[in-house]
Parts: sequence; structure tokens; C-alpha cells
Amino acid sequence: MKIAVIGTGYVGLVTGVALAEIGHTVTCIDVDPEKIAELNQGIPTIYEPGLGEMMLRNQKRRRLHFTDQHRVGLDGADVVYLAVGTPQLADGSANLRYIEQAALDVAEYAQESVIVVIKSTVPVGTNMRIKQLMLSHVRPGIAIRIASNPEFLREGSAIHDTFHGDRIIIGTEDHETADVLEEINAPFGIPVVRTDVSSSEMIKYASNAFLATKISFINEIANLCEKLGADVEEVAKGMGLDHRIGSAFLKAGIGYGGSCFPKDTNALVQLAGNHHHDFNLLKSVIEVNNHQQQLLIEKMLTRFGSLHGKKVAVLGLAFKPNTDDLRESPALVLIPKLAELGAEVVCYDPIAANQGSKWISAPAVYTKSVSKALNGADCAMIVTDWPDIKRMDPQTFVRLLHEPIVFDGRNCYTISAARKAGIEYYSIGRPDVIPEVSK
Ligand SMILES: NC(=O)C1=CN([C@@H]2O[C@H](COP(=O)(O)OP(=O)(O)OC[C@H]3O[C@@H](n4cnc5c(N)ncnc54)[C@H](O)[C@@H]3O)[C@@H](O)[C@H]2O)C=CC1
Ligand SMILES: O=C(O)[C@H]1O[C@H](OP(=O)(O)OP(=O)(O)OC[C@H]2O[C@@H](n3ccc(=O)[nH]c3=O)[C@H](O)[C@@H]2O)[C@H](O)[C@@H](O)[C@@H]1O
Repeated sequence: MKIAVIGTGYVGLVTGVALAEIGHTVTCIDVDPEKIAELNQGIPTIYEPGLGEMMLRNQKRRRLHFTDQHRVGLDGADVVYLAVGTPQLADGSANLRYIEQAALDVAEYAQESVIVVIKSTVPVGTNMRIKQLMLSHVRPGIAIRIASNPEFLREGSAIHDTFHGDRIIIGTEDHETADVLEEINAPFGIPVVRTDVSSSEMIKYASNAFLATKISFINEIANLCEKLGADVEEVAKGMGLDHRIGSAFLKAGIGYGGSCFPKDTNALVQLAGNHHHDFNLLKSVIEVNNHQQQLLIEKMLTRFGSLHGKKVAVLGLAFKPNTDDLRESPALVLIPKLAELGAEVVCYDPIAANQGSKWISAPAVYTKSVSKALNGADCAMIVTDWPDIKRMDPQTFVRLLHEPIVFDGRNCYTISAARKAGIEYYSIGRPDVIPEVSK
């Protein structure tokens, strides 16, 4: 079975590498020649634990190839995965320009009948529209079979998720196509769920929207806990033990970010609206998240009155640990706001520090040294729960900050550890810690 993957972003690259690892011959295609040049030198273009070694291994086995030429990559392919971006348009809906172009690329170069698998997250109905688009452009006699096979990997644990996923969803129009895809995926040993194309497309949006809902729900509970003197970590633990609820995605914080939850929740609201369905619940989830991203600034203003002239050490830029991805990171909201309020900002991130100035135009200094960021600052703001930040002794704040005042958007330390260290500590959904001397 010869497989082509169009798009070598997060999903395309991980899909291509994983399919090669389980024994298939895969060619990954991207329009970006620089990306392809790096990949051909064995350099992974994304930061993802475990990806680099697996990629190199399969390049050496000659099972994994990269090209910027669609003609070369699609030559003789039996199955083509489309894994291009579906970013958000100004109105919140999904931009399908890239997936349409990728489909036209397949139609142009397909020499024989082909199965086209859409991995990208696309609104319900897109697979069938893409099929029609291809059929109207392929040479006569070539059959196109379509399959929706949404991706559920998380950045930072993409390789683990791909090999240990909970399910593989395959939405097709016919059993034969589903048989082929089930056979391709069999070595993963993950349960396969066969369904129709539209339901498969909806499973992806509904899953992301539900996870985002869990996060906004626990964040609302956290905000209420602060007012009522409860501790959200205790509440989440107590709730999560009920297996009907589950403990995952109940970590309160400064809101969800990343390339998918924000865009996919907006796209689902738009999709619903296009069909005269007002998705009020999801609108509230988004609203709660937007407010949550501002919360640390509100806490700082309450504490200091004004941030003018304050030196703030921002710990973490990435939208979550183990990735250098800043897409929709709360840092993109918080850093410009701090600068606007007159604060001097120094940002630390172990991996994403050099991305800072590419993403954020507000004045700020970026460093890969946590002590450089903290040294002499008036307070620290924790945006990403990187393991090294979580493992750090809270005494470090006492040693390095001008005053040991910490605003923690990720609840990295226990209340007792903060008390013991003698720091002034404001976290999410938990009691504030004010040392006696600061009172
Ligand atoms: N990033 C993630 O963690 C996840 C993403 N998804 C979905 O997967 C899709 C892809 O997301 P990412 O990998 O993050 O996208 P991305 O934006 O990082 O990468 C897309 C790649 O496709 C290439 N490309 C665009 N048009 C092309 C064409 N016609 N031919 C060849 N290459 C082309 C671009 O140059 C780029 O390298 C999106 O729909 C996203 O919602 C789903 C699950 C997880
Ligand atoms: O469609 C996608 O792109 C992917 O979106 C998410 O994956 P990802 O965005 O990589 O990261 P998550 O681990 O889900 O975290 C997303 C955001 O939610 C936040 N989060 C997560 C969990 C939690 O309990 N609390 C919380 O605030 C994280 O800090 C992060 O900002 C989903 O988890 C994947 O299943 C999905 O494939």
C-alpha cells in the first residue's frame, strides 16, 4: 500500500511518521520547500518528544520520504491523507482554502483511482463537498473514494497519543473503503469505530467542544471557589472520582489555548448558526475562556493598583508544556496587556523563548533562563506549567524577586508549599497566601 500525506504541519508529520513506523511506505508532501529541506536532512520541524528519533529511523529504512512536488509524492499513491490547516476566518468559521487546494492537487496528479482521507478538522459536510470538487477535476474514469478520519492527538504527547489512542474514527460511504483504512491502521492495535462521513466529522468537533466545556466549567467553579473560600483542586479531585465525570480536563487555570480548542469551538458555533441553531452553551464556554485569560491581570491590578513601572517576570509562553506552539496561548493576551498597562516584561520559556518576538509585537525581553527572568522583578506571573517551573522550589522566588509575589495561572504549587516558602501567592480557585509580614 503506497500512502501520501499532504501537509507536514503537526498532524501531517506525526501521521506520516507513525504510518511509516507501523510498516507503510509514506511520502509526505508540503508546499513549503524550507520545511521539506529540513525534513529531508532529518530535522523535525516541530518540537515533539519522541518524534525526531522515529522520523530518522524510518527515513533510514527508506519507508518515509518528503517532497515539495505533488507530482512526485502522489505518483502511484493508493491512499492520500489530507492534513493541511483549517484556520479560523474573521467570522469564526473554518477556512477551507487549503483543504480545497490540496484536493485539487490530488485531482490534478491522480493517475489511478484513489482513497482520499481527510485528517484535517473540517465542518460537517466538507468531505462530501471535497469529493465533488475532486470528481469535477480528475481525468475521466478515475474513481475517488472519500474517508473522514479525524485526528485526536495532543501537542506535546502526539507520538504517545497516536500509538495509544482511545479510538480511531473512520467515516466512509462504503464498507470497502472502511476495510482498507482499518487494515492500514490495524498495527496500531487501537479500537476502530466505523461510521458515516457526517457523524465522523461531527465526532471531532463535538469531542473538542466537550473538552473545552469541561475546562470552562471547572474554571467557573474555580472563580466561585475563590469567592466562597473553597479550593478548586479539592473540588476537582472529589468530582473526578465519579467515573461518570472523570478526572481529565478538570484542571482549573487561565483558560484553554492552542491551535484547536479556540478555533474549533468558534467553528462549531458558526456551523450551528448557519443552520439556524443558536449554540448558547458553547458561546458561554468561549466567553468564560476569554475572561479567564485576563484573570491574572485583574488579580495584579487588585494587588498593586497600577502596573506602571512594575517589572513582571512571565514564566512560560507556550499554550501548554512540551510544545513550542504559541497559537492562541494566553501569553499572547497577557503580555501585550501588561505592556499596555506600563509594565516592563521579561519572559521565560525553556523551548519557545525564541518564538516570543515573532508572535508578540509589544515590547518584552525573552530568555531561556528562569533566573534571568526572575532576577529583580517585582512579581512573577506563571502562564505555562512547564515541569521545571512546577519542580522549582518556591523559595527561588524569595531569593530572586524584588518582592516574592507570585500570580500563578496554573496552580503549580500547593498552598502549603507556598506558605512554607513565605511567598505571597495568588492562584486560581484557591485561597490567597499572604505572609504575615505583607499583611
Ligand atoms: N495541531 C494539532 O495538534 C491538531 C490539529 N488538528 C487539525 O489538523 C489540521 C492540520 O493542523 P496542523 O497540523 O496544526 O496544521 P499546520 O498549519 O501546522 O500545517 C499545515 C501544513 O500544510 C501545508 N500545506 C498547506 N496547503 C498545502 C497543499 N496544498 N499541499 C501541500 N502542503 C500544504 C502547510 O505548508 C503546512 O506545513 C487542522 O485541521 C487542525 O485543526 C487535529 C488534531 C490535532
Ligand atoms: O484538535 C486538536 O488540535 C487537539 O486539541 C486538544 O489538544 P491540544 O490543543 O494539543 O492540547 P490539550 O492538552 O487538550 O490542551 C488544550 C488547552 O487546554 C488547557 N487545559 C487542558 C486541560 C485542563 O484540564 N485544563 C486546561 O486548562 C491547556 O493548558 C491548553 O491550553 C485535544 O486534547 C486533542 O484531542 C485534539 O486532537
